[in-house]
Amino acid sequence: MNPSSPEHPPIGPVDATKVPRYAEPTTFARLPRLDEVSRADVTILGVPFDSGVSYRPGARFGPGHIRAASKLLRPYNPALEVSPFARQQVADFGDIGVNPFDITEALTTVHDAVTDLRADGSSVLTLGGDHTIALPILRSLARDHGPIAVLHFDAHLDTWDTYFGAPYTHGTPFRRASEEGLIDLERSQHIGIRGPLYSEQDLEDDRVLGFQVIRSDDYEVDGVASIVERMRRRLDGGPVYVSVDIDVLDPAHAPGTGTPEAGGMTSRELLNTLRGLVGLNVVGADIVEVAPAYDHAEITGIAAAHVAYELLSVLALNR
Ligand SMILES: N=C(N)NCCCC(=O)O
Ligand SMILES: [Zn+2]
Ligand SMILES: [Zn+2]
Repeated sequence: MNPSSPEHPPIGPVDATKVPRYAEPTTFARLPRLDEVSRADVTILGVPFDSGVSYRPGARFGPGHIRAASKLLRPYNPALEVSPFARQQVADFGDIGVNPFDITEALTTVHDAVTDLRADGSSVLTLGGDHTIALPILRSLARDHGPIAVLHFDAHLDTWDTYFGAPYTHGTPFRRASEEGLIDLERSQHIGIRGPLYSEQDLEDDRVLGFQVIRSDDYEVDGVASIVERMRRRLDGGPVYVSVDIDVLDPAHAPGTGTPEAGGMTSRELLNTLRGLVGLNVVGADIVEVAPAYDHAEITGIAAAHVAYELLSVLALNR
């Protein structure tokens, strides 16, 4: 059965006018589990891993928190004029079990899971987990696509070298990815960068590793439309991976995260920037660094759920 054929339309979310939203079981946006459909166009994958963090722990509980905060999402997205769950089959795989005591093994587990899920052509939207997990996902994608443009939303560069001599951490995934030849050095970009660095050299290193920087402050000066234009110019011409560290948002919009930095974007700016990806060749995405222990009133979980919803809408329109 092809779930997206006219005879078999995609299975959508549980109808909130018939079953209360707060009734279990919990999947992202109340969508079916992957084992309830024959195939998914987009698979949601939870990676409960936070052994790469340098400050507050807790992002291992991110996937469950984002799913719990996604129950109020509705089927139609008026901003993009699309029904993301009707134009494509989206299903939730659940979480994979990753070794919290062996980071190298954890990276292999994530790589293999993403590779398996993508084997039938499904796109994978990963819910983290800390930012370390972007590296094995990029390894998997680059095997099929070659060096790929990385669009990275974050307060932090995440192109640092090591922490305590450790190469695989949440502050280093994009340096490793660049060194391994996984990213397109002419088409990658950070958006939302701000806050203190270790030294001025961090920015120079980052440029050599292949990234262009759009700062959080640029939103104040240039506005969303002009940033979307710069983003599209940089990313055009090939596959794009979108990595959203929720700490790109101001702590007022996302308190539930491990390394918060003042002076960040609003959730409205982030959602509107993501909508600017329509028409670009987005081949995968993650949302990382949601740490529910520091969240209040599901603020961060809701923001992350809406980020996922906009990304799914973009994928639906690009289909
Ligand atoms: N990827 C995130 N969220 N943070 C990286 C911060 C690394 C540091 O402690 O300097
Ligand atoms: Zn960050
Ligand atoms: Zn990050």
